[in-house]
Amino acid sequence: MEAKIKAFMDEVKARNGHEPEFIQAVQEVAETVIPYIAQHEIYNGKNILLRMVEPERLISFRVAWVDDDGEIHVNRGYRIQMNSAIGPYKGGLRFHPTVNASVLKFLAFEQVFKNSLTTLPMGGGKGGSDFDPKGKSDDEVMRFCHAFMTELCRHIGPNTDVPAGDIGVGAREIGFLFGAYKKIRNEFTGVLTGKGLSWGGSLIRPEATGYGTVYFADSMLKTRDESFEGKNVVISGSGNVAQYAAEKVLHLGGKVLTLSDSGGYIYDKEGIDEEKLAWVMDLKNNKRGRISEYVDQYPNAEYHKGKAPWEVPCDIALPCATQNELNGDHAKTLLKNGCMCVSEGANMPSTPEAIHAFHEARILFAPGKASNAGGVATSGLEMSQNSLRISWTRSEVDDRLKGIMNDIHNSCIEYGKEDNGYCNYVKGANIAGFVKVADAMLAQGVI
Ligand SMILES: NC(=O)C1=CN([C@@H]2O[C@H](COP(=O)(O)OP(=O)(O)OC[C@H]3O[C@@H](n4cnc5c(N)ncnc54)[C@H](OP(=O)(O)O)[C@@H]3O)[C@@H](O)[C@H]2O)C=CC1
Ligand SMILES: O=C(O)CCC(=O)C(=O)O
Repeated sequence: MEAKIKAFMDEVKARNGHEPEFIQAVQEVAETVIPYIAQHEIYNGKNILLRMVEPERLISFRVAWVDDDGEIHVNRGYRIQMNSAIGPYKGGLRFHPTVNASVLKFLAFEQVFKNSLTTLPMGGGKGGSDFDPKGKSDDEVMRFCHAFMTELCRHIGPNTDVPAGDIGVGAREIGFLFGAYKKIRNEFTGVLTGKGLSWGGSLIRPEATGYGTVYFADSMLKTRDESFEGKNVVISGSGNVAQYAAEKVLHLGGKVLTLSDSGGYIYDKEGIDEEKLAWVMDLKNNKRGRISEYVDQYPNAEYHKGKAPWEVPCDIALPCATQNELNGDHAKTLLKNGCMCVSEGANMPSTPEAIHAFHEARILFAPGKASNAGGVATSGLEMSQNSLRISWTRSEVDDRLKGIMNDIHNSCIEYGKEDNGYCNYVKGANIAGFVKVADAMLAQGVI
């Protein structure tokens, strides 16, 4: 089996060798899915995984825009349309200086499996730009978004490809992008998700990724007769996913000890309660400030510059910032301090060494493609509401989200439970996600 996996990866590396994040994401899937393919005659000899690692379409384009001083800037825009076997391409847009084809291909590839797991009919895609919204005025962000959509609008549509937010793309950016699409195409359609409530958005979409990550962790904890009640929880990031993960932890009786951004982390041993979290939301979403400012407001807390929060002893860790933010050494520290559960809110935040350490220690570990799928699932619910031209209530959407996260958990158990009773959620998510897409590809023939 190892030789088969190696031969497959050699072929992938020959084509994509200069794309480390993409290779990392494919390797993880290959290790779990290739043995499954070998045991299942219908998938054998069809090169399905080889077809799945090649984007159906990779669009790259110039985005020229003018700053407040009249200076012209040029950024690169992308949309990776990875796989449409089970529905229109669906996945977020990331605006961050580190964006390149490798990062977006890893995200688009993972999105295919994640969207398949949601039980909804969505293919996988991802896009974005190396544009950095940090430090830009609202007008500059608007001009950039309008310029970006001027090209992107040719490639997307409510039945073709439906983007949403990701790092650096929140409610403000989705508004500007939607405005440009509507103006250029002269149509009001559900072409983006994460929209404002008064113009086609869904209740619970802002909360969904963070809430879903905690719902998934709660399902895992239940398998060991555990819960969030009274648990110490360490969270990284302080953006959309981290904020609502923290909120749901508080609803379930846990204590949130940390939040972070790319500058460092804050540790509040008294706990970040609802009032403090509301202050962080205002700091991050309105004032667009830095998490270090927390200690000015709450002087009993500590700020650890340039560090990640995994050194703080905890029961549960929720990485909610970015890829590869939790490495093998961090994992060892978490385990040494008694951490029993890691649920990924971010995409691929744990390195392969960290995942290996979690599996060796047999703790509960959920990969992002399963545990953070609540965001895109609720985007799918936004698409359904747009098609029906109705809006569901908060509790209707939240109940559906809970149901979907529970279904994903069950799928992971079905495909990931090992003979010794341990559930390998990575294996479960990869195989369950693969089967649905592979069956659709088989039915549609070689195209
Ligand atoms: N939004 C969604 O619905 C979904 C998001 N995700 C994933 O969740 C993660 C967070 O996304 P989201 O909350 O939406 O994004 P936001 O832009 O709202 O927040 C990102 C957070 O991560 C921090 N961060 C970014 N890069 C780094 C870095 N290199 N090192 C340390 N911290 C960093 C940011 O800090 P700073 O401000 O300093 O950059 C910020 O606190 C991403 O991996 C995303 O792909 C997954 C599923 C859905
Ligand atoms: O809601 C969406 O369509 C995108 C969510 C996303 O980008 C993700 O799941 O990583």
